[in-house]
Amino acid sequence: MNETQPLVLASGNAGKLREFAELLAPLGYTVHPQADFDVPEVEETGLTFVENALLKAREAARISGLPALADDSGLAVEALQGAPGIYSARYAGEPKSDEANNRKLLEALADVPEGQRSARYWCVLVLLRHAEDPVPEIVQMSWEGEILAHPRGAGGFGYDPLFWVPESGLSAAELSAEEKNRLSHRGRALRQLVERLR
Ligand SMILES: O=P(O)(O)OP(=O)(O)OP(=O)(O)OC[C@H]1O[C@@H](n2cnc3c(O)ncnc32)[C@H](O)[C@@H]1O
Ligand SMILES: [Mg+2]
Repeated sequence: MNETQPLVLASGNAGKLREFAELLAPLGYTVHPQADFDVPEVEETGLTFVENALLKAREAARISGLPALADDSGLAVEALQGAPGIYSARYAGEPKSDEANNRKLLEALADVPEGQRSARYWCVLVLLRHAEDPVPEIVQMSWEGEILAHPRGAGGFGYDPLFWVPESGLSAAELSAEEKNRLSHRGRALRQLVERLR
C-alpha cells in the first residue's frame, strides 16, 4: 500500500471518520468511507478489539476491492473491571447513543470517588491489503485518563466530555481537534501504522 493508492475506511462512526480524514490528508492518503461502497455495518462478534477490527476491515475490503483500514476502539474503566471495553459503542443498548452511554457511565461510577476513576481509551487499527490478506498490519494503542463527574466540552465524540486528560488539564472534548489527534490513542496508533508502511 502506498500514499497514492485509495483506501477504504471501514467505519460508520462520523467522529472517527473526521479524525481519520484530518490525520491522513496531510500524509497524502486518499480515503473513502465505507458508505461510498454501501458496506453494511458488520456484527461485531469478536471478544477482542483486534477480532472486531479484522471483521470490519475484511468486509470493507471484500466489498470495495480496496485495501481497508478498520478501527475498533473503546473505553476501559478500572473501577468497572475494564467495562465498557469492546461494548463501548452499545454500552447503554441499541440504538447506539453517545449521550445514553455517557449517562450510564456516570451512574455506574456514582459512588467511585475522584482518584479511583482511572480509565484508558484503546484503539486497535487493522489494515488489510485485500480481503484475504493473511498478514494484516495491526497496531494497539492506549490513552490514559480519568472519568470526570460531569461532562465538559463540546468537541470530539463518544465519551470525550467525560474523559479527563491529565497531561492537558482538559477533557478530551475541550481539546482542539489537532491537540486530540496529537495525544489520542487513535492519532498515535495511526502514526505508528503509517510509519510501518513507509
Ligand atoms: O464500528 P464503527 O463503524 O467503526 O463505529 P463504532 O462507533 O461502532 O465504533 P466501535 O465499534 O469501535 O466502538 C467504539 C466506541 O468507543 C468509544 N470511543 C472510541 N474512541 C473514542 C474517542 O476517541 N473518543 C470518544 N469515544 C471513543 C465510542 O463510544 C465509540 O462508539
Ligand atoms: Mg462498531
